[in-house]
Amino acid sequence: MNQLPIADRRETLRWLRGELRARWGEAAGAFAVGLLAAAAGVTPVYALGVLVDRVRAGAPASDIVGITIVIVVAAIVAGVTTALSSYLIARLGGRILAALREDVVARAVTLPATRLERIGKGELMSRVGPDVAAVNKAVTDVLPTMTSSVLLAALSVAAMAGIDWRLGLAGLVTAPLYVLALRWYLPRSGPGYAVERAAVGERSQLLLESVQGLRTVHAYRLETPHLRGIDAASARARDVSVNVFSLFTRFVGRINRAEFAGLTVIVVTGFLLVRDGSVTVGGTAAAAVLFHRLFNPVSMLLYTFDELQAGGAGLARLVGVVTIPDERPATVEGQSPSDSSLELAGVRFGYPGGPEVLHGVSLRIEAGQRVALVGSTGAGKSTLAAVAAGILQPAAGSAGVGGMPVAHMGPELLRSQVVIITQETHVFAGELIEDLRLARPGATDAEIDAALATVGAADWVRALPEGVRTVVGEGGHELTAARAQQIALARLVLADPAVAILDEATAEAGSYGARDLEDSALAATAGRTTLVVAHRLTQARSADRVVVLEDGRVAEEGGHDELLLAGGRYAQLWAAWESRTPTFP
Ligand SMILES: Nc1ncnc2c1ncn2[C@@H]1O[C@H](COP(=O)(O)OP(=O)(O)OP(=O)(O)O)[C@@H](O)[C@H]1O
Repeated sequence: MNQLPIADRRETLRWLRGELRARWGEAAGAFAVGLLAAAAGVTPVYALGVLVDRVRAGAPASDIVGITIVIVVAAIVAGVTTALSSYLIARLGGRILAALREDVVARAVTLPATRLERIGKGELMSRVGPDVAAVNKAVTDVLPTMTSSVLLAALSVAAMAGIDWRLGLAGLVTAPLYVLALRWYLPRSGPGYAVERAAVGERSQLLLESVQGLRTVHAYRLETPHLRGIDAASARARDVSVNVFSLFTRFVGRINRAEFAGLTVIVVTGFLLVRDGSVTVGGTAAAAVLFHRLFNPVSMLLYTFDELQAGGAGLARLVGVVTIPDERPATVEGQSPSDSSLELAGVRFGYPGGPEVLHGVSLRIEAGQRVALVGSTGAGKSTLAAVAAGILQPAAGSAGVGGMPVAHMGPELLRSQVVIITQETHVFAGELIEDLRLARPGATDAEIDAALATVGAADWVRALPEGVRTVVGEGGHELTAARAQQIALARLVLADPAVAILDEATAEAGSYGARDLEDSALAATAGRTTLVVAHRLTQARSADRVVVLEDGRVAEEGGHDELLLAGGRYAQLWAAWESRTPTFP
């Protein structure tokens, strides 16, 4: 499956119900205020009907003043509560969406590495980008209007039925006409908008290409064909836009017809009811005004329906991610690593759809030992490191710490046992100290300072504008690759795992920086069982043991000197390395 899943309607609704239940107080509050707003909105019209009857009956002026006061107060209450209910609904929706977005990211980063890779960054980014934007628009713009329109419509029809049940029924006559109009419009508008977007996109693309390739256009005298192309694309975009707009006006026409039919039915029903004496003139007038007042909110509701649909589709895509079952193992009860030795036994692994990369690799590192993994490019070193760290699950064989397979460790235990540092050390945007605390959330300032000192970063960190409080990463103080590596090593010290795996942790920097980093890496891993993927063979020389991996198999194993003497693959790699780097070490 190369895509993240999309939840179906039932799943999405179930999720939404769960969220609303979890925030039921807030949801009930927003609903109650909305209901009050709708009631306050209906009251003036109802009062107007009473006013008509009183005036017709020649009531004294004092009567009229009383009703006028009711109308004014109700209008003010309606204004205030409508604004408040919109705010409350948008806030509730915004909070749910924010939590959902966090859940999506949290769930996505815990997906198995191979699956994430297959899915691709673009797919994930589209979920947290455009999908969230679509839901956000629906939540902040559409949902408050929609809720107040629906409540107002419901209460208006109830009020009409309260005047006389036949008037209520007459008010409902339009409902199927609205539904028909929507069912006509929606299947046409979606594809229509898509074609419009594509045509506009094509026009922009052509314009951009012509501007970017201006020199080429001039050089080959391509002005006329290019202008013709832009003309044609513009004409297409214009025609499509006109089509889409005329579709919309036809939709509006259908809505107007529904309104006309509804109002006619109400007035005729009212006339008949007044004639037979069951309803007063004021009652009929109130029913007609109540209905007429719904034109605007109901039209808004219908016009924004496709945005609501887009929001719903976005929501289904987000819920699809959070409801992916968490397949990470839970810690097997009663098991715990007996020591900090690392053992890989008969590990076989191939990336999905590709050939086998590791063909049964076995390797044991005693507690506290340091082993360097060397080999040519593509031998499988990084893959083996990722298997050892529990990031990749082997097809056969196992990786374990202190006799306990990493596959039996839950995320918490695994994090306390094995930490891997790869070349892609990301510095998260924010204060440096927060970046470090990712490794140990409760770390004190003193512990942070000690970790920085261990990796030799204390001096340059102190010299930053705000020390450890300096904002680093994107938009902040940019750290060099070597410094980012040192921060990663300081995080390793804070995480304090039994086993450290360094994959090319020092390969980034130039020779002299690399030597400093090697010292940092040695200090950070002192006392830990360590597996180093050594691209710089000086790292191999300082290790207790060297393992040479070739084509996914262990080719040689032993101490640096011993392997040099043996004159095998390692001796070749070492000779090549020395001839390449005459100035270092
Ligand atoms: N994410 C991936 N998806 C598919 N194939 C991969 C992936 N990563 C590595 N490979 C393939 O697996 C094989 C082993 O790669 P690996 O990166 O483990 O080797 P390496 O010894 O670490 O190489 P290098 O020294 O260049 O980092 C290579 O053939 C590589 O093309």
